[in-house]
Amino acid sequence: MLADVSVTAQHGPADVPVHALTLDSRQAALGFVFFALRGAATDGHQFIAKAVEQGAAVIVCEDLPAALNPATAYVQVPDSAEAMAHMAAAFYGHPSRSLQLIGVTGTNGKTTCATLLHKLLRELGYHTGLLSTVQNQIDEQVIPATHTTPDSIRLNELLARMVEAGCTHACMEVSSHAVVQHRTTALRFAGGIFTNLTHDHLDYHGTFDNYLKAKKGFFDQLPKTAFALSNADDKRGMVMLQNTAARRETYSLRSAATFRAKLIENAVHGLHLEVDGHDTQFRLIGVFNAYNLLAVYGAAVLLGEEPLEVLTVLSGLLSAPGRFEPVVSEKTRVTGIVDYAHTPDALENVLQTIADIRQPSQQVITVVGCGGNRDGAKRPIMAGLACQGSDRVVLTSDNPRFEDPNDILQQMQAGVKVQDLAKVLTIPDRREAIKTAVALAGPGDIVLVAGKGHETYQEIKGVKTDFDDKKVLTDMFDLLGK
Ligand SMILES: CC(=O)N[C@H]1[C@@H](OP(=O)(O)OP(=O)(O)OC[C@H]2O[C@@H](n3ccc(=O)[nH]c3=O)[C@H](O)[C@@H]2O)O[C@H](CO)[C@@H](O)[C@@H]1O[C@H](C)C(=O)N[C@@H](C)C(=O)N[C@H](CCC(=O)O)C(=O)O
Ligand SMILES: Nc1ncnc2c1ncn2[C@@H]1O[C@H](COP(=O)(O)OP(=O)(O)OP(=O)(O)O)[C@@H](O)[C@H]1O
Ligand SMILES: N[C@H](CCC[C@H](N)C(=O)O)C(=O)O
Ligand SMILES: [Mg+2]
Repeated sequence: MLADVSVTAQHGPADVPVHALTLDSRQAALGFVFFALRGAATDGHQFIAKAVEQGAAVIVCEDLPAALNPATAYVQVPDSAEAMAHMAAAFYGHPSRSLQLIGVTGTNGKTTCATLLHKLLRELGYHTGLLSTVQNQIDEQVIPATHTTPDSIRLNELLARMVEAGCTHACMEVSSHAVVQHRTTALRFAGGIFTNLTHDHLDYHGTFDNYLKAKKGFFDQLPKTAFALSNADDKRGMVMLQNTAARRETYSLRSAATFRAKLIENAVHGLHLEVDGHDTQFRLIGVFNAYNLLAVYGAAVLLGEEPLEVLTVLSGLLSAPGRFEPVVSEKTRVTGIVDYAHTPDALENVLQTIADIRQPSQQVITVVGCGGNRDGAKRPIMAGLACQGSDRVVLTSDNPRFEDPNDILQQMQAGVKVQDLAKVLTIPDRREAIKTAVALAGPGDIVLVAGKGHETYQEIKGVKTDFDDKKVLTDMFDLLGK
């Protein structure tokens, strides 16, 4: 298991049998390997004695404890997270090497691309796995997801289950947190897709440059057998390809690229594109989805699939749950749109899409909030963008977590221009906010509920209570007779 791991020192018994791995001392038991990781909130090294007491057979750590237990093996390494990634891959038999594993990175569009590629490969007849923000899947079997990219132990375990189930392919999202925390180190990817890079997670990465480096780190680690497929129309698209050993490929709606598409129409019933010369009608809406579709098409072709067959299947696919999902009222035909836009760029794109497809008579009413204990810098920007693209705006809460919702809302309000003040309401209770937006909507109007998408909870002070934007919208249509 220690192959590929750079080891500083080893103490205690060698070749101890182990039957499970954990990064949490609370899970440690007889025969476990416990990895002591330095986290954002605490340091796993503090819990080594606890893990030993509970029977852990091996401790992997960066600093050895002062007193060593003679029956326990200690492996000292320069980076516990990196060692954990290599050991987890080895423990589960390197499942990524038995799969065509495709990773999607970028600020927005990861879930959409990974989910579309999963659906496409399924329809082409392959047993395929999916690891995404919304859910993990082995073919059609759903396994709930807690992270966009799980930690390396869980990740390799899930990939091993996919191999066991006969999967030949797997599609996964690679978050910037995952790259920095070595969650995907030691996986063998067959391909990587880059969607775009805009403002997000600056609370975690500190600077935009560090955020870029994290995303690029994924491409830098791709092997030369893989393809690196990048968005040539994104400002950072070419930088992503600079230091990769993988085959460099691009997609574009605007310039020369390996895969090209021309936007013919972006309408309420879907996108009409010319892809590599083939006229195709898709069910997804919005220019940003033209990029997602083109990226998925390119990846499938690079995997060896037949272009026309790929386009035929893609043309019939619907988007991922909570991504530009319509909820239409029966009586007055108010169109609710539930979308996971929780970054400035995503919100701007979604509002632009609505602007592209709306009739002049339709008002746009946007309900939006920003997450607590997450990047605060995006709060005023998102409120400003909501005002710019909507006739009315209701600012509200989106998972305040451990922050005071009123503080978050005040920071959002700071982004509202004086001339827009009259169109903005602030209602901290999200249900009340959606109710008010629906009440404001006249026949045929559009109510965009942004930020939570597929989420089915509202997280307040560590407690998650049921909350589903789609369900609340439907309930409000019923309640208000819309
Ligand atoms: C900021 C962040 O990424 N946090 C992740 C990180 O936790 P952490 O660094 O805070 O851990 P910590 O609490 O400081 O603890 C350090 C270590 O001590 C251990 N510990 C702690 C207590 C104890 O009693 N015993 C013990 O052993 C912990 O298990 C941990 O290994 O490592 C944990 C284990 O892998 C993750 O579950 C955790 O994700 C938290 C829940 C989280 O919210 N992460 C988000 C920000 C995240 O990862 N998001 C990305 C991107 C989202 C997107 O798509 O935009 C994602 O991939 O999901
Ligand atoms: N290619 C794209 N470019 C810009 N915005 C997009 C793109 N694709 C989707 N979006 C917008 O971003 C939102 C999130 O999309 P998606 O869930 O696919 O992204 P993600 O990268 O997986 O996000 P997360 O980091 O939260 O996992 C969508 O609801 C939509 O508003
Ligand atoms: N994966 C992202 C999703 C944010 C979604 C939004 N609803 C929020 O809670 O901020 C995160 O954890 O930062
Ligand atoms: Mg995602």
